[in-house]
Amino acid sequence: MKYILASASPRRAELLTEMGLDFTIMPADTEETITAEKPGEIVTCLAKEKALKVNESLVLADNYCIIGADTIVYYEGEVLGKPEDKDDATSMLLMLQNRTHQVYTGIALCYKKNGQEKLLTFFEKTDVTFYPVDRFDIKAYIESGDPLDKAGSYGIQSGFGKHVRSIKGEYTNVVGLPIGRLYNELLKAKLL
Ligand SMILES: Cc1cn([C@H]2C[C@H](O)[C@@H](COP(=O)(O)OP(=O)(O)OP(=O)(O)O)O2)c(=O)[nH]c1=O
Repeated sequence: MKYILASASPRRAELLTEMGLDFTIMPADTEETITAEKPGEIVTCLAKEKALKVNESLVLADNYCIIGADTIVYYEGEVLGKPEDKDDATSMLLMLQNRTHQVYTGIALCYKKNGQEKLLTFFEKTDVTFYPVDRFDIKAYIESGDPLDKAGSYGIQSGFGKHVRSIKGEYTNVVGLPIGRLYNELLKAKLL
């Protein structure tokens, strides 16, 4: 089986390597327009779009599995993607500090095995609670530039982890790829 990661995220590539998979990277160029309402549906739809986009351009005939993923932060009905600018990042972090929010990552596996093409989607949710974080700490973190390419404007693995009071669910789900769930779904679908 040939595995293809339909993502430009270096974190996802690292996590997939950690999972022990040999794979090729083919980032998907999609608009990421939200059409669904529920957070789980939003991330699975966006992950599906990414996997299908790469599938369109693929020349492989059989025995391949494309992995698409999408991550959002969700707080009280509001979907937080990547920030537009520093001000946007500031308001997101001020809103998230001292509270509990959810991180959703959707995965889409678009695969072809024994001549049969299939699509499998699922998502994972992780609750993250932050300690109170003051404006100065938030400003300093934003000035580091780290939040700009991350959903919810923070990296739990890269600078904002020190503000985490508790987490319920898979840690790697917050970083962008829930490798425990992914590994077990691949096993179940006999794709390993
Ligand atoms: C909350 C959180 C998000 N993130 C990242 C994971 C994702 O890379 C990013 C959310 O954006 P995504 O649109 O899910 O992914 P991406 O644009 O980085 O990559 P691609 O679309 O090509 O697959 O935020 C962290 O790295 N750490 C965190 O703690």
